Amino acid sequence: MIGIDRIETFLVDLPTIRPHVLAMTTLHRQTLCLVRIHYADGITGVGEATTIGGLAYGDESPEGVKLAIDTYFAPILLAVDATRPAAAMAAVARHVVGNHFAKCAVETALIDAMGKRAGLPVSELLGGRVRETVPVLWTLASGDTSRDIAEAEAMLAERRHDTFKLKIGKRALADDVAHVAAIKRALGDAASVRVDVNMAWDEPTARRGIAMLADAGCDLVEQPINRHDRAGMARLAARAAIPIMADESLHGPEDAYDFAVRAAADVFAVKIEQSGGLFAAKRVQAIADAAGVALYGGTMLEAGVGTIASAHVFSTFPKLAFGTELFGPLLLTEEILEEPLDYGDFALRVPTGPGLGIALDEDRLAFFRRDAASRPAISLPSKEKA
Ligand SMILES: O=C(O)C[C@H]1C=CC(=O)O1
Ligand SMILES: [Mn+2]
Repeated sequence: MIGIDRIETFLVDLPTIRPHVLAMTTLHRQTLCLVRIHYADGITGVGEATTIGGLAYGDESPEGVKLAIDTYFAPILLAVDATRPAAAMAAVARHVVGNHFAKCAVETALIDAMGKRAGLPVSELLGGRVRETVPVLWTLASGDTSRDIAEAEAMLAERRHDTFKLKIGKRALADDVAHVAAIKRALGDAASVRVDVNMAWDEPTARRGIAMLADAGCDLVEQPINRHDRAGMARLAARAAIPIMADESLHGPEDAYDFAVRAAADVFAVKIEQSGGLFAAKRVQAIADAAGVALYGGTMLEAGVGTIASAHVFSTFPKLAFGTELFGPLLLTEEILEEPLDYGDFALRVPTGPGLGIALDEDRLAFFRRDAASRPAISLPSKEKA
């Protein structure tokens, strides 16, 4: 058995290229909790847990993930055969009830290490990829209609994105619908326009809003109402002329099963962190496929590590009707990978190297980690993006 020498967790704060306005919070930066598992054979696996707006979006924060891993996960992992991700995560699950984001970060690191040791990409350890790239949309969330249109036109011209998700729910319904309609009118058939309400509406508002959005040419409505209101989601999905997607409601296979039984969504946003890991995300996919629910690859706006772990998972989905939103690294001013992820032609390429197929930029991490004792004297140039 190859033992673990050391488990390292640290927080990294990275600015966003512009404010990212969601119904529940406005992001100006992202905080990642990175996990590195250093094995005795010299192999290191890496994983990421990133949340949106600290605790504004879900039940875990990056600081909480770090504490959970340092205090509770690490002693368990040090006592098991951590070259076997499924067995190691089963041991963790016996002692840790929830903490899906922390579990995802740790499982990612275990599988990355396994892939590096076996010489296989993570996608192959999950059964094998069915595509080399995954489609990637962009979220227009500057809070300003004309700025959003200019942003979308630039993305289309660059052939970076041709599908746009608009964050709504903060303003009055009529204003939100006018915003969506103006963007759809400006972009026309060249682009698919969708919305994410992030739970901001009650059911009557959602009923009216979805009908108005369908008339405005919107293709999909994501999580219109509270994540706990499954009966409401089922009623909305039954009436809507356009597909309804569940996001915040889905915290793993059990939720996916219940949603499928209730016909409470037409589409599932699969997120590796919310699901509780890469294998849990695969189980959500299997339930969706069996139930005839369409799939979409979601993000918690992770940086390069979590984004590429998600891409490996989504590359194994035989059906991915609504593409993905794996644009997280493009929303950040700073790159933390030695080689940036390969975006182009409206898609993200899934690496072919062992494990996740990425390498961290140590200088940049040393600079941006929250606990850096003294930051390097040189100021690193910011990468220009978007
Ligand atoms: O989907 C969410 O709710 C969260 C996130 C994903 C993309 C984005 O812009 O925000
Ligand atoms: Mn969402």
